[in-house]
Amino acid sequence: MGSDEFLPLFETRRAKGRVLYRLLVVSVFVGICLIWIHRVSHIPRKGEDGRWGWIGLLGAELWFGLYWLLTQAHRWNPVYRCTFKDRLSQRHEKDLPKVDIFVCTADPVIEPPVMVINTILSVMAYDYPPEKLSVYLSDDGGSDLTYYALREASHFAKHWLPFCKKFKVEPRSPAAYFNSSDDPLDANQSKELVLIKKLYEEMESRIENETKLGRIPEEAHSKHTGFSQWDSYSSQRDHATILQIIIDGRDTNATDKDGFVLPTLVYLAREKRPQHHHNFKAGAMNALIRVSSEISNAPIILNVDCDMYSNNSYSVRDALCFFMDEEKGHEVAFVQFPQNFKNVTRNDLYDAFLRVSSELEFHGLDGCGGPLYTGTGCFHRRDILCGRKFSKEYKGDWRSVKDIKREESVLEFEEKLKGLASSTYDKNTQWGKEMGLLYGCPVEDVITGLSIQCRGWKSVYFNPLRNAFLGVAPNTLPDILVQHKRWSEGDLQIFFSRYSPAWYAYGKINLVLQMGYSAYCLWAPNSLATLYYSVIPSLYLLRGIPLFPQNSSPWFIPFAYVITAKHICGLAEFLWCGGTILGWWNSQRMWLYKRTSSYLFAFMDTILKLLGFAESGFVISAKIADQDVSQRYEKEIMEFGTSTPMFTILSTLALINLVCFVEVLIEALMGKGIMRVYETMSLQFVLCGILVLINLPLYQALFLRKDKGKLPSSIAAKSIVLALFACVGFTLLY
Ligand SMILES: O=c1ccn([C@@H]2O[C@H](COP(=O)(O)OP(=O)(O)O[C@H]3O[C@H](CO)[C@@H](O)[C@H](O)[C@H]3O)[C@@H](O)[C@H]2O)c(=O)[nH]1
Ligand SMILES: [Mn+2]
Repeated sequence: MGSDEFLPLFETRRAKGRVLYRLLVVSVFVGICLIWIHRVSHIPRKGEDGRWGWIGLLGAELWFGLYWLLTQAHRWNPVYRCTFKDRLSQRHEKDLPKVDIFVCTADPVIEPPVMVINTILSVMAYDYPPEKLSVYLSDDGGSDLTYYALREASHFAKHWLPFCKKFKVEPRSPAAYFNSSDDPLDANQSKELVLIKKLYEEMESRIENETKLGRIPEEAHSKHTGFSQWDSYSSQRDHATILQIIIDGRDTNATDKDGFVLPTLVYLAREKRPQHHHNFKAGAMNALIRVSSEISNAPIILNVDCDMYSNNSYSVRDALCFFMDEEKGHEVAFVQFPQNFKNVTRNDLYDAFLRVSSELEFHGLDGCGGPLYTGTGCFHRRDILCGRKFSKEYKGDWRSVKDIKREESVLEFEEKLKGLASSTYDKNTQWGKEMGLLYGCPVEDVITGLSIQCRGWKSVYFNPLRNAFLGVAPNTLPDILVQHKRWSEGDLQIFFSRYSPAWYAYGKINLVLQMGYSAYCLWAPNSLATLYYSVIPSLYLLRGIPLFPQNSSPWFIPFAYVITAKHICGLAEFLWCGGTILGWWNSQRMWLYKRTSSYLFAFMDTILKLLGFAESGFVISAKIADQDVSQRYEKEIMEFGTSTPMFTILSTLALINLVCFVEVLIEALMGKGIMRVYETMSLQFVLCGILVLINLPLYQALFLRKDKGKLPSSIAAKSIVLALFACVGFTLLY
């Protein structure tokens, strides 16, 4: 203690040198206004060619312009944070708060137990007093295989944790550590490494064998307790609560091989019954909040998905620097770390990294009230997550949290707690409404974070140099499109929900943050304007009707300027965030594909849901892939493979543009002359040409590829018919 008592535990810096950027934004906005003016003042008269096409473009451009404003507002003022962990330990090492870590898994096939336990081991091994850590696994798959793996992990932890501490290894997911080619080791460490690696591989092969067999051998039943809980189990969707305190923090015998205490480890599969809605991950998290409140009741909760291991053993301490800061800590409800991915290839074919979001946009949101809660890699205060409203007097009262007394045996205790995870526990209660994670939305995380911020709290975005968490991003096109459908659908539901960032949040959070939330929540409606823009101008091109100003007109300038400036700025941002040029090009393709498929379906489903015709689900993202799929992924070849209506739309659009482009090119070369097309319709022609260029991988997948990742021939047939129908129909009927 002493003189540094009042030094802050974290620091916030505003980004410098934004002048150029701001000038650019203002100039682009002027350009957009000029485009609007031109559109409104030049609408073709009744009976003139192109009237409806023109009016539609006016609508699309109005939307794009306004939406662009939403996306720019928070970019104005990004902030960057840094923490002082040494001050934290000087001042608080003795009274560090307890931390509960919640890991969610939902299906032993999609989310292999070996992956799950690597995540578990990585968080058990945090650089933090183990008696203060408790790790909970929620298994919505209710799988004895996952349970078996967790049991195995608890034994392996006795060797792994001391190894990590002794050699300060990073990362602390064993699989990731053994795969990383880190610095050369000293003799002692390499000797121990060989031993621990062998232990790990033996465990891994036991678990994988069991997984392959699909059942637990008799021998394991006798070795580990708890399997009897599966005796009454009938299916993933129909079983009683299964709860096991695998490592009990109070048990003085529960130590690692060097005699040090281990973190508490708990397995929970909440009760599932087909007649009750289980509310997906939100339901799982709330069951964990309740159960953990009786076991460890830590004031801080970390939530990680099972596909995202801790890559930085200091993250708990980083997060605490925000919560425990004497001056500003009491305002902070949650600390969100970026979602980074370890399986993304160099040019990020599917733009899965969401680079610009995590390196720029979230810093911007942090500058005006705090980032969204994105479901994983996020530290919460328990009482705020459970509904506490903001008050200036609030102080994090972790030091007063008393140990829970427990008289009964572990077995009796577990029995007592099971009721907290029953499938009817939260019916007609405030759970899912005011308490815990909110129900009824496929992006439970974003809506929960928003509701917390609307209660007056702030959040913090912390993006450390060494990534805090590394996860698995979907690695096929259908997977990523389905994931984005879930996200955009959930986000749009938020927009129309009682927590809408547009009206409910008004006056409760910063206006810029309101705009930022709205930009995310309005992903889905973008589909309409994008669809229009990517089809109609091309079809009009086919008919020779211009919809944009001629080159010689002064109105040409704002169009050319806005398009160029916006894209150059986008490219610069992308590169600045660590991407490559090809990566940017790929992200442009994904921009188009997501908008014309995922967002379109999300939009339609949201409307159906609002009208009461549909229920939204939660399709769990794939975490593993066949070998040849993975090989193509490594080579950055687009993976289509399956037949989905999304692909019919994508390839129809691509073919319409191809037909229009080729047709106009032929006409220009043979008939009218290139100069005429150039003079009257250059923008339209360039637009169509870029659409063709960006779709090159799709044409390949339609016509040239032979591998399993190509577009199925049924899709090819359907889309050829549809595209011809559209082109011929438009030329004849217009
Ligand atoms: O009924 C369910 C469904 C899912 N999960 C878990 O939820 C997590 C996220 O599921 P995943 O399929 O990996 O979806 P992602 O799109 O990768 O997840 C992002 O988006 C979700 C909201 O749509 C958030 O919940 C996640 O935290 C966020 O990482 C996983 O750990 C699942 O095990 C459950 O526990 N129960
Ligand atoms: Mn995931």
